[in-house]
Amino acid sequence: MTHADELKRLAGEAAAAEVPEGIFLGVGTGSTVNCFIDALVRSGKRIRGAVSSSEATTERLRRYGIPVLDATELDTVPLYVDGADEIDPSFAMIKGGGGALTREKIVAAMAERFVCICDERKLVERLGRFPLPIEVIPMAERLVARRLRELGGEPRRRVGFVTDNGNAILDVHGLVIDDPDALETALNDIPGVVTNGIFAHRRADVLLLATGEGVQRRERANVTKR
Ligand SMILES: O=C[C@H](O)[C@H](O)[C@H](O)COP(=O)(O)O
Repeated sequence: MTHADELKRLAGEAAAAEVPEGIFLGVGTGSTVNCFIDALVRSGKRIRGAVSSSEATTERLRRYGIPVLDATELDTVPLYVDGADEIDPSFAMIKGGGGALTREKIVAAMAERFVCICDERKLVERLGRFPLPIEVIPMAERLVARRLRELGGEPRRRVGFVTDNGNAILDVHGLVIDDPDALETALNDIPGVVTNGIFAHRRADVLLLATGEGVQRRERANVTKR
């Protein structure tokens, strides 16, 4: 197991310890979340059901016999656990490295509490080193790419990739993200953008940060939710 894998495993276990028995749980996507699902199963805790953020997560949950509900069956979930590609000190994030950003944003918005799990390399002072994923309706790809270049970004289409919703991903390099809230809104305003990977309107509430010295638990001070 590599050092990075070990940190993911630690973060997953710390998150599993935060899950109360018998709840409906929102479950994110990615390799860190996979470690969380595995740890949850190992813990023997039973949950009532999961709302999943991707086909990949649904498949893993079902393989373990965890019931997966459609998001339309519930108004809210008490807890959502997900990873991130970058997180800043205000707990705004970039997500979507695995292309699941739209469904992740929906389940995150349904959640009363968002626990983000990641390793220390993903904690950054300012978002934007990781190319920002944007899910785009295919017919708008050229239009959206032009608008992104006007904003100073360099969009690159994720080759050979289609989202669970049947759309394309543009990974945008070089954007300056000084104001994550404003940029999240501005990007979503471009016709054809389904959503973008900035999670500032709905930030994480808790960060479980896996480090070489163990897992740090940090709570976000002031709550800004939409
Ligand atoms: O679309 C994917 C998600 O936003 C993931 O949560 C994110 O990319 C982090 O994934 P990983 O835990 O594999 O680094």
